[in-house]
Amino acid sequence: MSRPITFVTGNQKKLEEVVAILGSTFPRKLISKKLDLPELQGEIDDISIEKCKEAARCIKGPVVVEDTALCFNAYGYLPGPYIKWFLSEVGPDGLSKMLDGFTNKSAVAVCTFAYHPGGENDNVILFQGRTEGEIVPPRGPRDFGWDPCFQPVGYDKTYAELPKEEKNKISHRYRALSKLRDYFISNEN
Ligand SMILES: O=P(O)(O)OP(=O)(O)OP(=O)(O)OC[C@H]1O[C@@H](n2cnc3c(O)ncnc32)[C@H](O)[C@@H]1O
Ligand SMILES: [Mg+2]
Repeated sequence: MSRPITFVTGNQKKLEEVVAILGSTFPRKLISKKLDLPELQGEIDDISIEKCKEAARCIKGPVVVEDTALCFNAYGYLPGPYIKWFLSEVGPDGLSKMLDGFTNKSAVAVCTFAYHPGGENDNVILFQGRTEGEIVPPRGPRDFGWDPCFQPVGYDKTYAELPKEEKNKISHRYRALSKLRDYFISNEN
């Protein structure tokens, strides 16, 4: 029997979505550990790889971490992986105001899961999901990050206004998790 995989995150809302999306369809036992890992600056993939190696060092076993970026096309893909700090300083209202004066309000939400099997010589494997959308003045509940100001393409509701089950069928996180699940179904059973 393979060892359980620890999902290391400091974000309860992420964890709730991961549990809701994977349900009982994930072939390995997944447990979670609340830990706010340090995050390197740089490209999305490198941030996820380093965050995952750090998690594997802390847990001393198989781990999964996730990093979420919100990229504004008018800003050459920034704030990207730095969205957490922008959000905590200016909130969803400020994020939408950042695009006042720009006609291009398009953005992409990028979710990157990183898996480390836990062995000393193991490499990190990445699984990425993207959802295109538009940054709008905030609408809907404010209980998860930038959800109120992200409206996915083809919808007239923001992530925050959509029922959870709807968001979880089209989200950046859902798309990344589908790849992660497929990997485990075909490689580890
Ligand atoms: O411990 P970790 O897993 O790193 O959790 P975190 O909260 O630090 O998360 P990130 O480093 O990935 O930073 C992403 C930021 O975007 C927010 N966020 C992540 N996923 C989101 C989603 O689906 N909808 C809205 N906001 C989201 C999250 O609250 C952070 O402020
Ligand atoms: Mg983080």
